Amino acid sequence: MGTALIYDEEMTKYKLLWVDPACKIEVPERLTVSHGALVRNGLTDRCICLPVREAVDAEILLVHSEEYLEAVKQTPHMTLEDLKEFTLQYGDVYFHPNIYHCAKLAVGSALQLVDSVLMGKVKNGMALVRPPGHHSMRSAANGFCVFNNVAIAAQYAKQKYGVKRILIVDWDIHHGQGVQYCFEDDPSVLYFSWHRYEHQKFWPNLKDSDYDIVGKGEGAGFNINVPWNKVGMENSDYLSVFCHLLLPIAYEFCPDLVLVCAGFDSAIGDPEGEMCATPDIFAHLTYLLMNLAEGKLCAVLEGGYNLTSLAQSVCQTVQTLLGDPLPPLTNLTGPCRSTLESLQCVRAAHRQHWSCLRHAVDLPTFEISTKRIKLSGEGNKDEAEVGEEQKSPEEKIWPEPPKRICPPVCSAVVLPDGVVCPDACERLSSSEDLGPHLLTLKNDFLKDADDGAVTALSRVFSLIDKMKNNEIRNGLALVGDAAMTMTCVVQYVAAEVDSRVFLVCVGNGNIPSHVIEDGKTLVVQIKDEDTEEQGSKYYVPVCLKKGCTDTSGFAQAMFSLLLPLGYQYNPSLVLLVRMPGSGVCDIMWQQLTGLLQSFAHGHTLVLLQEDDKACVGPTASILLGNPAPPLGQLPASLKEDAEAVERLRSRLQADWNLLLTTAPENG
Ligand SMILES: COCC(O)(O)CCCCCNCCCN
Ligand SMILES: [Zn+2]
Repeated sequence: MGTALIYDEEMTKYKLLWVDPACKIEVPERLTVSHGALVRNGLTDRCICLPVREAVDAEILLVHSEEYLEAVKQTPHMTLEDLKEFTLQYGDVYFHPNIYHCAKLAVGSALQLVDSVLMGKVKNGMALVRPPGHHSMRSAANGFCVFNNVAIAAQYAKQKYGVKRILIVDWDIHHGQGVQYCFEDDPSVLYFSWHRYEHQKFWPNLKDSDYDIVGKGEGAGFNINVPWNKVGMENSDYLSVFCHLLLPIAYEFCPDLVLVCAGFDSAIGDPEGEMCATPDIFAHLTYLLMNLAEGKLCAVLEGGYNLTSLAQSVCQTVQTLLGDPLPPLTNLTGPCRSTLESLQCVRAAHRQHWSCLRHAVDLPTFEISTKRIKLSGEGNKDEAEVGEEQKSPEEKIWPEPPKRICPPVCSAVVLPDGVVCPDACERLSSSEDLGPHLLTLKNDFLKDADDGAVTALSRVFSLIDKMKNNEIRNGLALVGDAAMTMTCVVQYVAAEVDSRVFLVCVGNGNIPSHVIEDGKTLVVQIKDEDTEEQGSKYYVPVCLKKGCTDTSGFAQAMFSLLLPLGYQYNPSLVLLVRMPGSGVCDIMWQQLTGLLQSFAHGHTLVLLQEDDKACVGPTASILLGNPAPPLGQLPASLKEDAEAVERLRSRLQADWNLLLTTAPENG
């Protein structure tokens, strides 16, 4: 199934007709440059372009009042003076004779998108619309918005398709108060928004936007506000919030549909946001949400006023929806103090509502005050380092996001004879001769191994070579001895100059110490045997009481440990090993396989033990880009497991500060 793109140039045919400094940034060019960039990058040709339609009254009335709709209906016939007069009753918004028509098209676009996804015609999609929507309220236009496109889409999905749970992620830099008010007492819609706040000094200056506004009545816990109290936030800050707050709660909520208020004024260069996150961050934010709701994701454009970063961010988002490999995020320096304060406050405010946060006692950080950790933007983000003048948003420069090339082959497999090759996978033939390196390895590691094992290993090595040359994206091997193969692979890759292997080992089994010492391999092992070893900076043993069968404990380790570590380590290869008898359930295994493709351009090598051959199909499905099935609503993890993960996090965060969730005491 493909990716839908919904756009019509009719929505460019309204603009500000008088002088209003607050509204002059909302221009038709926002749509034309976004769509133009998609065309130029060949992305529109790869999408399924769906026609727009006008929303009908009944759809608009899902969120708005009749009197408001009637009032807006009068605007096409108004004179310029009447339009100005009409506009005065609302805040930071303007009207135009054609804006009512465009507002109906914007809502209709969002509904077209929801229809095509929920009817299974496409797997996901994006609607490029204006006017945007997330500020408009039941009876008021606000913040360039006339009708609340995404809020109407959510009500529409519930009413027409009986969708039970909807997650709305609002990564626009402004708080979508219109969405919050619409669903604040509705537990079937989880609304997440981060937004520039600066302790209520930033527009729309609402107390309702702060972290302690969590929803009302039945809806308590289903509204998450993350205030940015400083400008200049970077990729690390955004990823920290996803890993330590949004993803754990989103997986616990287990939505049937994900809607994104995709505003790109949270990107670098934007005059409204004044943040420093680069456009490629949206490739990752999109991807991290695509493993929810079996990939049913509808992104609807909100804000974004720097035409360069807006166009780049839109392309990054659509490319990920299309399934292209993700660009590695470099130099993640960890969250700043202000982010940690906000994160700590939001987690505390939601602890009583979400079991994933219950035991996450943000341990006192005295353990790490001994070792000074450089918090990027220590103090506050907008205090320039001595001598470094602050560039205004427009003058900001950033690198063009790297090209994201799809290798000719997506998934290659090495399987013993007699094991069927999954559809769409490419089987590696045994034409590979024994390379010179193998002969030495044969002596070192495989002296007593049979020829079958040596041949299998030679093919596994050629999988690695092909990934290195970007001939294939990922690989899977079913081998006689997963642990031994793992050791040989680490050894083989370590010979490369700038290689970094992220080894994720699921299940018990001994990791040879030489694998861990050189820093060229970061090992995370999730297991049940408590071998009491402390681990080290590059070896993270996660011991779960019930082992890998405990989905909640496993999920918590995935988000609060694996993801942050993987991002900060930025590996060149991900090696995922399923040890025999791990007990991990297939869906959790598939979710893990999916999430790990966030790293290393998706170059993941999966090793399975021969008697796990039933996992070949489910694993290959994920490697081929299919979404993992949902885990179901997650119960609380065992208290002692949650605390074990917290202790690990707390011990490791001095070395890996993407693991931080609290602001250290003034050390
Ligand atoms: C859903 O619309 C997208 C949006 O959130 O970006 C709208 C922002 C309105 C910002 C209003 N204040 C502008 C002050 C000018 N310096
Ligand atoms: Zn915005």
